[in-house]
Amino acid sequence: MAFADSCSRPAGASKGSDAAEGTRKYLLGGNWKANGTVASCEKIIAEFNGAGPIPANAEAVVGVPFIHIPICLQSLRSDVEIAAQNCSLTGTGAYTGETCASQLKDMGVTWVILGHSERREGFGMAGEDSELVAKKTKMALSEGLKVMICIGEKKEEREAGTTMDVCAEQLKPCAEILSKEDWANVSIAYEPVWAIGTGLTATPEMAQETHANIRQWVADNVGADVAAAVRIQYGGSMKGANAEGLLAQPDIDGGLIGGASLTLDFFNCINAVPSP
Ligand SMILES: O=C[C@H](O)COP(=O)(O)O
Repeated sequence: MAFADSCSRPAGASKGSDAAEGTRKYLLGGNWKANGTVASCEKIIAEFNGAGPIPANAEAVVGVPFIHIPICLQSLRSDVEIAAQNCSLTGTGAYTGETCASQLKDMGVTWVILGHSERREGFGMAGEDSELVAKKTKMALSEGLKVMICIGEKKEEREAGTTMDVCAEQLKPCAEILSKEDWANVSIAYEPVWAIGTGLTATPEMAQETHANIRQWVADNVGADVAAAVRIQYGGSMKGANAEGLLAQPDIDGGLIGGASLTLDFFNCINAVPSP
């Protein structure tokens, strides 16, 4: 039996972060990207605050722009954690324009999203490579932040059959520099680039296959214990209407949700986690 088969849980089973119990708690992350005004933040915060409870077998976190972190920390319900969408590789000091992990931690931020495909691409500037993402991950973890590491293939890479090669290349520098203790505070967000913001979602079966392969890769290259415990979120046009099918898959431990997290539909995704 492949490792991923042996540590996957039956659809609908409870997940938690306690690998010894064979459970992983669902992690539903939102990513607001560079969207929002103070007024729109206040509106969505009020909507989230009025939404129902978060299921006991799920955790929720929203990645908000740096400038909106204070209002979210002040006003957003306390059971939704706050993530930054990036942090610098530097500590504090003469690094104009950077925001470092220790400053985020000091402010009350608990998570950071690193290696998002948009940052890897660079939007017209030099993009971030996997070595930089790994170094930033190590820095963030050392400052006490938890990290969602984003990986995923482009359309042409999937068509060429190299999806897992790409994911492995992106994870390799992390496997080289993170300790097993570090991995306890890491979640892998598998986001096929062709599905981000396009309305094209990987089918549950397609996503499950890649998630299982990623878990197997972690087992082979980091350790079976880490592979059993690490959460692997799916990202790419996830929304309330398709979340249930994705989250029912044995190796899909949550989502990283872009557009839908800017609306109350984020809570439809949260509420789509299978019952314990
Ligand atoms: O980080 C989130 C992903 O980029 C997914 O974005 P999306 O849900 O708008 O496709």
